[in-house]
Amino acid sequence: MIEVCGLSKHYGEVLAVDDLTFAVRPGEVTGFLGPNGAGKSTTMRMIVGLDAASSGTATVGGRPYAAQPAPLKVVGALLDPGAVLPSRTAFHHLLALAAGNGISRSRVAAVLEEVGLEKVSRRRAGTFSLGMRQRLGIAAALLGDPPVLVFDEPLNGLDPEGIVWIRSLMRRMAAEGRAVLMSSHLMSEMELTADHLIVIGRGRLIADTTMKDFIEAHSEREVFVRSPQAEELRSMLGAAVQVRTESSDALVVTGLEAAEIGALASVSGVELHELAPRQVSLEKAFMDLTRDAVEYQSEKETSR
Ligand SMILES: Nc1ncnc2c1ncn2[C@@H]1O[C@H](COP(=O)(O)OP(=O)(O)OP(=O)(O)O)[C@@H](O)[C@H]1O
Repeated sequence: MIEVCGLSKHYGEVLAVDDLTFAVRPGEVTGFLGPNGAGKSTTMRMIVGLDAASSGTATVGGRPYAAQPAPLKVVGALLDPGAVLPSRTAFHHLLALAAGNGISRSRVAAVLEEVGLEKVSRRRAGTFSLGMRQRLGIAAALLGDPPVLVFDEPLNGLDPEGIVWIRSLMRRMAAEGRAVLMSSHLMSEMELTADHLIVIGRGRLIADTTMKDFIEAHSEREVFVRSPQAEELRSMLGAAVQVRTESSDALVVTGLEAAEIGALASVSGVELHELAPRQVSLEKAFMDLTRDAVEYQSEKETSR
């Protein structure tokens, strides 16, 4: 379990993390979301002792990272996949980490296999692609078989097969009872991977909730309707209901349940070809919630 309590970080004038309090529980993947510059990496760096907090605490298993006798056995982290000596082979990079933490040589071979790098383990890390470096970083995080995992943007540079692999790895790690904290800007993947969400903006906590509740609470439900009499249906729905025309025979309705639209169509003799409640995406819910916390935005942003 990770416990963050009143955590803040100043970089000179910049308040990168502002009084954050949250917990990352075992048995779940917790998605860590926020616009660019929100403070996600800084928070993760403080959890694993790479940055000192200006105030507040971050503990793993009840202790700060610096007080862990064998840190890799308590928390595994992928924060900066570039942090590898380019002249070292993948095998020797992991072996050096293992030696400092009382981890066996056979475990090095096992994690190389787990991340699919066993065939290139004798190649120098400097020759690795971004995706391969990412896999090597994940191998390092898994090395001590820790109960807590922290992954900052693990999907960066991965191909579609790699992205699916990360999803199943994260799910498996959580199913084994580990606490997994993962940041990503890929909302569609986050939606498939995370059980719980911590959302921050400008260093402050915006939401700490389950994925399901987050989506339900931060977006209106829509119903997709296809009808050869779409215009007729539209005029019947009235002004209190929001209706968007998607095409000549399709409407998207907000403010009524599918059953209510079906009943209305039925009594009016309007023919329906499709009537489907739409699951609103995490992406839309996230963008609606964090609109005011976005620091870096294109002037030509299209509103959707
Ligand atoms: N070493 C540093 N020195 C000065 N400012 C920093 C430093 N590291 C981060 N910051 C600032 O702290 C804020 C939070 O940055 P951070 O990298 O934690 O955000 P993030 O949520 O991880 O962003 P992204 O999604 O773009 O990776 C930003 O304003 C950033 O410029």
